[in-house]
Amino acid sequence: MPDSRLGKEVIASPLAIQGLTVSYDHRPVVHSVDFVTPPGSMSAIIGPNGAGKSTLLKAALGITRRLSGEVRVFGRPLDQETRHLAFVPQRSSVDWDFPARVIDVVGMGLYRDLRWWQFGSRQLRLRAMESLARVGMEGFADRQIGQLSGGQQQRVFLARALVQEADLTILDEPFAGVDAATEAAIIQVLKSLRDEGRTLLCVHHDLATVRDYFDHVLLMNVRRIAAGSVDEAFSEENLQATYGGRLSPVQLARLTESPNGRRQEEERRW
Ligand SMILES: Nc1ncnc2c1ncn2[C@@H]1O[C@H](COP(=O)(O)OP(=O)(O)OP(=O)(O)O)[C@@H](O)[C@H]1O
Repeated sequence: MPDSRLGKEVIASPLAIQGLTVSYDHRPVVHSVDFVTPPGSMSAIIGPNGAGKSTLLKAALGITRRLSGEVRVFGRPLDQETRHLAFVPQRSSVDWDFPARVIDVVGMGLYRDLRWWQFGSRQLRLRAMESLARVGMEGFADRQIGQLSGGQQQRVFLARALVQEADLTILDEPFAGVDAATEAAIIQVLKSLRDEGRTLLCVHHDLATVRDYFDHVLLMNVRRIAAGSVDEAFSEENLQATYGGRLSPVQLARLTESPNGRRQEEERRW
């Protein structure tokens, strides 16, 4: 049962992070960060290199130890709610030389829900194949994972998350090192999950696509700078504060102008 003392926003939220602090070698790399993802939203965590984005995710998922703070998944402590949660790690953090076939990696997404006698069953293979088809990788099912390109590896990891049918999927830089076609394919799958009412949270680096891809955003640099809807929080002022004044006025204006403003400007030039 969710704790009745919690606020309504925290209970309803797929992921509610409160006062999260993580230290490495006595140095806080994430300091007292609050963030609440609205249900059915697609949120980005943005900030410069070393801002603590991956650490925040790993601490929220219990992979890295937190010094203080609270994490609730659908209003419950993390260890009680992992069935609703899927995680796609950074591709570079995975040992791709590990001898495993694509179909096995995708099937691993289901192991938590299965009894031992169901491992290797036809039904499991069917579900894994459906997820692979959704990311255009059904032709690679029996390939060793070490023999895939970077973009193909990323799609396989997304298929592994899809097979779990999680209500909350957390992805650490899903577009890192993939080509434009793969990025378009991945974003299409993520948006279709959001349209089904599921919640997605991504660490994201490309500021130019934040407005197109996401509806909510957390801007952080060790501390939380701002969070909220992209329209409100993704502002020149907040970006300047997050990136320490390293973005030029032209970059800032381009990034933060609304699509309507851009259209009007293009029409004016014509
Ligand atoms: N295991 C670790 N031990 C010590 N320091 C670490 C460890 N992992 C990360 N750090 C440090 O913590 C800080 C935050 O790292 P983190 O990877 O969370 O940042 P990030 O915002 O995800 O960066 P990037 O955009 O470069 O991926 C960095 O200064 C990093 O050097």
